[in-house]
Amino acid sequence: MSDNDDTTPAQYASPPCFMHELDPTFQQPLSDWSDVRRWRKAERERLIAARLAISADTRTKMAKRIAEGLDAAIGNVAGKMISLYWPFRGEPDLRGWMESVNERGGRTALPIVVEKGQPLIFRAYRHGDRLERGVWNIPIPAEGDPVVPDVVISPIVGIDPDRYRLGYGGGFFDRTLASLPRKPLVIGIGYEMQRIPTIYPQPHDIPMDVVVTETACPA
Ligand SMILES: Nc1nc2c(c(=O)[nH]1)N(C=O)[C@@H](CNc1ccc(C(=O)N[C@@H](CCC(=O)O)C(=O)O)cc1)CN2
Ligand SMILES: Nc1ncnc2c1ncn2[C@@H]1O[C@H](COP(=O)(O)OP(=O)(O)OP(=O)(O)O)[C@@H](O)[C@H]1O
Repeated sequence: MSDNDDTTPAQYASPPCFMHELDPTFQQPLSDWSDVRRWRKAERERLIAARLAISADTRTKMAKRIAEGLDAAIGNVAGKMISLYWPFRGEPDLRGWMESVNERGGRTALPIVVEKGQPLIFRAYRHGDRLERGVWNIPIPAEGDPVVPDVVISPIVGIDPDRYRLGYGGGFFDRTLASLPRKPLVIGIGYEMQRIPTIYPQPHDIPMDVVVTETACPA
């Protein structure tokens, strides 16, 4: 049987798909937003479950290191309006540090979901102020005019080497950062285990300026 006998299938040295011969780091990029969205949903679930599997004691120790990293990244907090968050789903609990900012002459705020698909607003909050339940039952300051933060501290679900953040999927921080009247210093907060090779950044994703985890040097 000859190679040019067109009644039989052609013989190849390799199968027609060479993908398996390529370096495993060269993967087909997820180019379709619906694929990226599906991938992000699964990755969020994996990362949140992994975070919740860390003991509360270990999380507390890591939050202390993160608070030190925040001081290093921000410097003097006096006169600054710093937005934080009310921790849930295993996020680092920085409420002690939040109070220390107020004791050092800074001010703090919490984010409020006004409506799905809209930017967050921020209201000043410190320990003792009245809270009420907001969307998803997250506590929010009960009163006060919106404030504009100088520093936005954003809890991450995942983070990639270009400091693109994976959040809970509402797009709230991206919309908020895109809409603020002046650009704040944006700090992503999380644990080292939340670092991932890529989040497949999309045009709407806005990278963090700094990432602070429990390791010593902010990067
Ligand atoms: N502690 C904390 N507070 C925060 C945030 C945060 O990341 N951490 N946010 C930062 O943005 C805002 C709340 N963002 C959230 C976004 C989505 C879901 C959520 O549960 N989403 C649904 C599915 C989302 C959808 O597809 O519509 C879910 O997971 O079941 C919760 C909070 C404001 N407050
Ligand atoms: N500036 C924006 N304008 C309009 N839509 C936006 C904007 N930013 C994000 N979105 C939309 O929000 C949705 C969720 O985005 P994404 O997956 O990036 O959320 P996330 O960053 O994980 O969530 P979150 O910030 O709430 O924690 C997407 O459909 C995205 O198109």
